[in-house]
Amino acid sequence: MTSSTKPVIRIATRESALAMWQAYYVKNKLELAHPELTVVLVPMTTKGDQILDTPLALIGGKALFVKELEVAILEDRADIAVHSMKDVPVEFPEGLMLHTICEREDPRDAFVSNTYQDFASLPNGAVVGTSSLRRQCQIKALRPDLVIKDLRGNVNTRLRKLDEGQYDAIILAAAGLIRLEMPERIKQHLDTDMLLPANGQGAVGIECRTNDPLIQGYLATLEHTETRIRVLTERAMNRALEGGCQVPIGAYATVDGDQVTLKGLVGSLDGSHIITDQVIGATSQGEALGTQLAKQLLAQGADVILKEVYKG
Ligand SMILES: NCc1[nH]cc(CCC(=O)O)c1CC(=O)O
Repeated sequence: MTSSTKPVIRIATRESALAMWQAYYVKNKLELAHPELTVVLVPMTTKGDQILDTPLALIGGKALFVKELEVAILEDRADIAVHSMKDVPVEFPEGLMLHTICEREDPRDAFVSNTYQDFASLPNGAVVGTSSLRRQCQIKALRPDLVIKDLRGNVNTRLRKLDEGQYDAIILAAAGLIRLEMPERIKQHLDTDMLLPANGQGAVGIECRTNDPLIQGYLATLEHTETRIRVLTERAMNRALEGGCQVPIGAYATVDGDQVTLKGLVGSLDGSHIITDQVIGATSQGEALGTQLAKQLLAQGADVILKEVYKG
């Protein structure tokens, strides 16, 4: 927060269309709730945006998309950062915290193709684009005949690569396509029981300085309690699995009254071994449930699968 007469909040954001959309979403909500506020965007390019030709797992993973934003906040060039919760690492640097979790958009994955109406119509040997190990292992388990081909870049880049004919279909988060006003690109929403989403998928989170009560007071209006319970429950499972950057792990929680149901999945990259399980408990115990489900998955062989993945 700068010391002018009119309070200003600066949002550090990546320059991708989706990141900018999410930053504007937070700006608009803040300005609507607090008319005295001015909210400005501080766009920046991260390492993750620059290195597009190497699989994420080899260059340090998701942290590359948030580090520059965090440094900007710590150096007081910005006050908050808006993230896709899916991309937020489990640990935060000293002095920063995840303060706010906003209402979740559609958490499902989407089937996108210019040729095929749905996943089931894909012919033998069709080429499916994704760089997500989570999507890869589940697709291979459903259809071992399909060929998974790496697909990096932001949402628009991925769509362009599909349109150029490099893939028969690609899988993207529905939330990104909906936010970027391209819902018509979604040929089929993949049910969460068919393709378990990533922890936090579809939710936006806001990071700020730990010792910044003024900013935190403004942010409170964007908080969505049910989304927080769901996302923190999912993240607790990933944390307990030590699911670092790029992992074949799905985690998806739903809330019904004061009960939360968490489904978890760990799979080998070729889809030959998929371990799934679920836990149900009180919403007040979400993070403990996440830890418990991780233990159950590890006991059923997830430990062997993950060791293999990290080795490779
Ligand atoms: N990994 C990149 C990323 N981070 C967040 C989204 C989509 C929006 C969201 O999940 O909130 C995407 C694109 C995708 O997975 O298709």
